[in-house]
Amino acid sequence: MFFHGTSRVNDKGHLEIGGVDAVELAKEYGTPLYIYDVALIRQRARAFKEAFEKHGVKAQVAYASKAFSTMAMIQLVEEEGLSLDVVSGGELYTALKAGFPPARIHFHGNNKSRDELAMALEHGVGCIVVDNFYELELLDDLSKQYGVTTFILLRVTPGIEAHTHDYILTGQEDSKFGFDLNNGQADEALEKALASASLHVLGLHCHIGSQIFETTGFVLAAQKIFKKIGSWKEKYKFVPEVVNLGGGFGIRYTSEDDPIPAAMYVEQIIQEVKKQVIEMDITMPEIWIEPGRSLVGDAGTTIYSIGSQKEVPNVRKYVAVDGGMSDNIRPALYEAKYEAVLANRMLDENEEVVAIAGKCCESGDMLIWDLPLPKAEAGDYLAVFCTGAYGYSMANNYNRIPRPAVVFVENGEAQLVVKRETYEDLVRLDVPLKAKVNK
Ligand SMILES: Cc1ncc(COP(=O)(O)O)c(C=O)c1O
Ligand SMILES: N[C@@H](CCCC[NH3+])C(=O)O
Repeated sequence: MFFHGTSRVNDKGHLEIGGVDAVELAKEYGTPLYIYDVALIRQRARAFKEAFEKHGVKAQVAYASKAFSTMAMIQLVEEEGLSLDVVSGGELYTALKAGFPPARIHFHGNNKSRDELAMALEHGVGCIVVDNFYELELLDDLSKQYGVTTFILLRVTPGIEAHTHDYILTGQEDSKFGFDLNNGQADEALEKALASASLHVLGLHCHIGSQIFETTGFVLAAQKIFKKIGSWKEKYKFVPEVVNLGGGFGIRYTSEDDPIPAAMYVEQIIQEVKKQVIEMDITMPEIWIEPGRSLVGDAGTTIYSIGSQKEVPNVRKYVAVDGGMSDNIRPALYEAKYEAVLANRMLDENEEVVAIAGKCCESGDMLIWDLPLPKAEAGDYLAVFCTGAYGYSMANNYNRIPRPAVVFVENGEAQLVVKRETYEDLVRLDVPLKAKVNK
């Protein structure tokens, strides 16, 4: 077991995060409860920014808000001076509501609607990452209608197979995202975009996947993109001002994971880009990246209350918690692995290996299959580490389970940043049948 960020064991033998007793938080706000270590988010953000500054490279680090989008998080991103990647009208709305400067927002997505694009143009979103020909035409049309010049990146798929789960791969040719870099699509997209008086092509974007532990994929992607840029210099007299190499930097969910520090990813990317820039004899573009998971993943911890237990003799013991796939769908979706502890009995010795079950009506609703734990009792608190990315953001109301609250902790203080959903919230949008008229 290892601790992330400011997490530690306090005098009471409880888990403490950000100087606040996690057990006290669970009592005050109820469970399940997501707790975010704000100091760790700041540290992760600064590590990326400082890595670029160290190399004197102009860069933008955009937080991929799909990992965890709430107004408080967006405000924190603004405080840390990052840019923001949004992928839907809803994420854009959240960012605008939080007062994030539109000029530092990058708008992604493989099927943005006309309304979503119009919303972006109306609010002066800084950059639209164009994914496909349909969107290119739509955006050209809308930009004319609004009488604006829209700054765009073209998203390309470089044909890279990153080593990660199949469902979170995105850079391979057979993908729903982006213009294929190798079969002429990207060239055609650039030609069309350059021909538009309303679009200004800043450059290219690619994102090869998520939870990646090596730098090879990023280096290969940079090589492929710059080769293409080299050919475009001659063919279209086009040199990009920006190259965005996406996100996907892996984090440590369990002791078996061995991620690379942010600085090392950045260093390898910069080294390759500098090499390519010399080879292609072009000016150095701005380098943009858009990490999500690596900024918030290990800063999040979920606290659950333990309830029922079931022994299957000679097989395993199931220990059930008051959440599950409704607040963390990743184990069910990707067979994702997590580590956990009893937050209220951190000093007790582990005595058995148990399986942590969720409370949803699905056999697949298992959070952890083999977890060493002290003998747990109903009312104990289980803390699952590293749930900060794609936990709350993929939470759902399956079985009509209300979504948990979210608390930020820093320097001994806690702040509720998302309230727990209530049963009333669950039926708020329901429209009951009209009363039957007696015949
Ligand atoms: C286009 C794009 N950018 C950034 C990200 C963020 O990825 P991660 O959270 O793995 O850093 C994603 C998600 O995989 C993405 O699809
Ligand atoms: N949601 C995924 C990653 C996909 C990110 C979006 N491209 C996860 O939990 O790992």
